Amino acid sequence: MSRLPVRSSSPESKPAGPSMASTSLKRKAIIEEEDEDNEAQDQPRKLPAFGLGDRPTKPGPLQTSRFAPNLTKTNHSNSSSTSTASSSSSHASKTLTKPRAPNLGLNRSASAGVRGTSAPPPSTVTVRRTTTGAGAGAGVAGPSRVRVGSTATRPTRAAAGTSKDDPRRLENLEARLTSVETARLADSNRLAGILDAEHQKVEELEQNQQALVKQLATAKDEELNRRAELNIASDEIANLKKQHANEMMDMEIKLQRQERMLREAQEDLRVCREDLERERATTSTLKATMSHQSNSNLTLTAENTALKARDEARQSQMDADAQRIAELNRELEEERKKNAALNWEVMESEAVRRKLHNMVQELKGNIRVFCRVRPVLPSDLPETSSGSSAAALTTSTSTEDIEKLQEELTANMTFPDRRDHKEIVLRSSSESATGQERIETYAFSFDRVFEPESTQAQVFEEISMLAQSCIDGYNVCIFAYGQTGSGKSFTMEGGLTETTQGMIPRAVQQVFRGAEQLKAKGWEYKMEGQFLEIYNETINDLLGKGEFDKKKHEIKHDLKTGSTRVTDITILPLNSPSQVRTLLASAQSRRSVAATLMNERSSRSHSVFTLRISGTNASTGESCEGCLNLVDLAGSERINVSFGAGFGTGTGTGGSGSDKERLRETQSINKSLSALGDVIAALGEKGDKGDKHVPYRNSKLTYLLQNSLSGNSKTLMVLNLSPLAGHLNESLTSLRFATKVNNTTIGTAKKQIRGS
Ligand SMILES: Nc1ncnc2c1ncn2[C@@H]1O[C@H](COP(=O)(O)OP(=O)(O)OP(=O)(O)O)[C@@H](O)[C@H]1O
Repeated sequence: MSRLPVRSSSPESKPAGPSMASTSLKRKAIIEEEDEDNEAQDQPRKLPAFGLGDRPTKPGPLQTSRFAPNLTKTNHSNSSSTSTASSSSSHASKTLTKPRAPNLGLNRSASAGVRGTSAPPPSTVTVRRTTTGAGAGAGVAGPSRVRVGSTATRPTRAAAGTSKDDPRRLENLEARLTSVETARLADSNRLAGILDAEHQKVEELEQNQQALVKQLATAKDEELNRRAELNIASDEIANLKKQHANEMMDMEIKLQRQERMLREAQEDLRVCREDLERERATTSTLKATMSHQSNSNLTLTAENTALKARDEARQSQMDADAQRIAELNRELEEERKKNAALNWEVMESEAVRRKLHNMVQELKGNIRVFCRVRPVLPSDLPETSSGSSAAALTTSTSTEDIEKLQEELTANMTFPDRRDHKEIVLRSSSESATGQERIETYAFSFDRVFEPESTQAQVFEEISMLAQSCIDGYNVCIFAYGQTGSGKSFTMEGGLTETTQGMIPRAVQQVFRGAEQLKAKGWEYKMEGQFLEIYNETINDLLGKGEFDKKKHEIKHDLKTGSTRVTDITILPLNSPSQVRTLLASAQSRRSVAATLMNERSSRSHSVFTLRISGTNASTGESCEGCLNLVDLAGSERINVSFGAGFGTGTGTGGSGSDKERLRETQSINKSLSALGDVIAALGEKGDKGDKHVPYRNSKLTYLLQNSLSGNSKTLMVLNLSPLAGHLNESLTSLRFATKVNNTTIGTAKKQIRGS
């Protein structure tokens, strides 16, 4: 910001010293006087009245008055005149710079009749002389003249009053007049001197005035210049003030900002101090830790050195390993190629395996029979005489006694074929008419005979091949045949534990396992299940929710695909083997509910579990459909009709007689089981001759299993036998029935496969 110096030319800012102030005041006074004098000069000049009327305007040289010395002298002689003269002298000396023409009142107009000074006008003097010469009468005659002055009127009255004093008075008057005249002359002289001095002064003053006018003009110019400079300076000052105000505002804002920053900085500082305190605390902790660490570091350094040595050794080992890995990778690649070739071979061999498997099955026969004898159960033991239960008997009786008792109860059954387990021999003793003991031996041979000690797993081992056939696209039918309580349900469904579970859950697991294994060969399988019962020739859905024996289900066969469907039956998709257990449990509970209405329903009806399998192979374009039927037949003891051509005549324990419902049950069971025998017999005959009619439609059971019993299928009958001697006859009947079935050939099974 530029700061210009303030001009000292300003009248306000100019330092006013006493000499300068007095000088300016004098100049001002002079200028005012000059102005007045100028005005006076412009006006008609007032000349001093000399009281002489016709006296010229400019007085001539005046005579020195006898009173003139008194004008310059101090007041020594006459106090009154001296004081007057000294006062006027001192006044004159003081006011010489401002001379003023004495107003004598003697101008032309004044001389006409007005007295301007103490000198009496000449006309008046003349009048007085006239009045004096003319006497009192003349004075009375001119009253106007008498009124001119008081001095004139008084003699008039005196004349009128005292005429003796008139000459003296006249003399006095003349003396007075003379003195007045003298005084007047002295005044005139004095005034003339003063006038001259004044004229000189006026001239000096005029010169001074001109000089002062010039100075004034110069001063005015200067003043104007200074005013202009002042204006510029004031503009600059205004601009500077404005700029200053802006700067001040900026500074204010900056100051506020800096204050804010300062506050923030102070806050930061406080936080930093706190941080610092914390850091100090941390540092001290760290220092302690560091000292500890340095100790550890020394230890670690030593360890590190050792580790480095070990690391180098390992590095060299790793290099060797890397070379080895590279070699192995090469080998692996070669193995992969070999593996791919082997996979191809496996696929080829899988096809061969299927072919061979089927051939084996064919060699074994498309209808095969297994015989399984259940063990003697505690429930088989007779009740004690006191009526206690068999369980009570077992707890109260010794093991030896129990074994002895069991032996007595058990029928004479032997299993001579210890290698292939294909034979069962029953012996019965009877008394002849002569009273001799007659022992009859009945030997039977089947595909496999399972002794009472056989486990579920051993039984399934033989069946699992059929489950595999089902995956390969064959229809498989496994049914359990035997009298009530012989162990059909145990064989098919089994218990709840892993070891006791029956053929149905095991077959499903097998199917899932096989399907999983075949995934690697490009096969994808879909599985679904249904579970129904045939009771009194009526189909009931064991997975449904409707009331038993109410809904009408019909059996439909598709001759093209060889598949069988039951209308309105529940079909559940099966995604895991565990689902089958749930499915069986729900069916069992449903049957139990029905059993409350009618006793022992399960033993009086056929239950059929069907597992449908459909598979596709995306790589080969093949697809196949298989069906696994697991049938738990009703108790066979009610068969009282002949089975086929010469099959055993059952003892017909089922003739429960009076009960109509029981009779109806018995008849329907007999009918269906007889129909099954007839179908199998017909199939056997058809195999020989090829044109035998197969009576599938004679029962719901045979009609349902038509596609699983025909030449395109693989059938397995599990003959369940009771071990009890009391059931020997029933067992023999069953064995004869099973033998007939076993001897039947129903043609060659066909794989239901569709190429793309
Ligand atoms: N192999 C076996 N091992 C142990 N217990 C068995 C065996 N077979 C059957 N049982 C038992 O024998 C009893 C009768 O078996 P199951 O109910 O299976 O006979 P069933 O022929 O199905 O009779 P039903 O025709 O009345 O249904 C059951 O308690 C069962 O647990």
